Amino acid sequence: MIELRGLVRGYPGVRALDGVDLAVPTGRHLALVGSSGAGKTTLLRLLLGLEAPDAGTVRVLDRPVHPGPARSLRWLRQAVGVVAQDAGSSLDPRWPVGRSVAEPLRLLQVTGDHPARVREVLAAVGVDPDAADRRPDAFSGGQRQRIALARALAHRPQLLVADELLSGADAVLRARLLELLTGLGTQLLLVTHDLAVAAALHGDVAVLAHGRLVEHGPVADVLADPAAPATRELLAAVLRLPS
Ligand SMILES: Nc1ncnc2c1ncn2[C@@H]1O[C@H](COP(=O)(O)OP(=O)(O)OP(=O)(O)O)[C@@H](O)[C@H]1O
Repeated sequence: MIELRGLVRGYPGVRALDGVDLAVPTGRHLALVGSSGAGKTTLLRLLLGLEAPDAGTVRVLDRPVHPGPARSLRWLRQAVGVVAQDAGSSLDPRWPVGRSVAEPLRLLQVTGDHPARVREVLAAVGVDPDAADRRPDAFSGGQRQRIALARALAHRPQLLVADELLSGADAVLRARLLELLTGLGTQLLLVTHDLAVAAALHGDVAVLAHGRLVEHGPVADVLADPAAPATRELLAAVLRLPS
């Protein structure tokens, strides 16, 4: 599904990514974990063709990804749904939420009954479809997150990429969202600093530290026997938290 080779991306004074190789097979969930500043969001930006690497290559579904005009990346937008960091506030406050959820269908020129699909996908994420004509401020923060999730899923992407979707949620909401996400039948790539989220995905985990991939493998194996100091630190952070 995804193949990253030798990815390097620097900003003034920092190497956000420092030679990352990562292959993600089709159908296998991936949690991309690392502490703040490890390079997770930078990796997503390269993966989505929002920025070019200084060196290395990005391939998705066996096609090279290069930043470019929207038209040249339409295939990638079709394949990958994205929930950005701080998803709830990314909804246009002036628009009824149903219009926001329908927007990717319009932009990607998806055929079919858009209003029906909006209702269907809102219901799938646990939001009342009859509320589609309300604006975002009529919803709670958790509901807005779900609406942003519905927007990312509306066009039925093969892969859903979400950056810290669960980090603002309390434990109960996080558990519900995780159940929802894993029940979608869509491959997931979740960025998180929480190894407990990674464990709940039952897929692979990739650990970034200082722009390098320091660990990658099935989450059960990594948690049972973490090799990298960065993984052990993240694991200790989970264990310190009250359950
Ligand atoms: N546009 C930018 N300009 C300058 N520096 C940047 C830029 N984007 C990221 N960086 C730097 O690159 C490094 C990696 O940042 P990145 O946002 O990828 O980390 P992250 O793992 O997603 O962190 P967080 O969990 O805090 O979101 C950090 O040192 C950050 O300050």
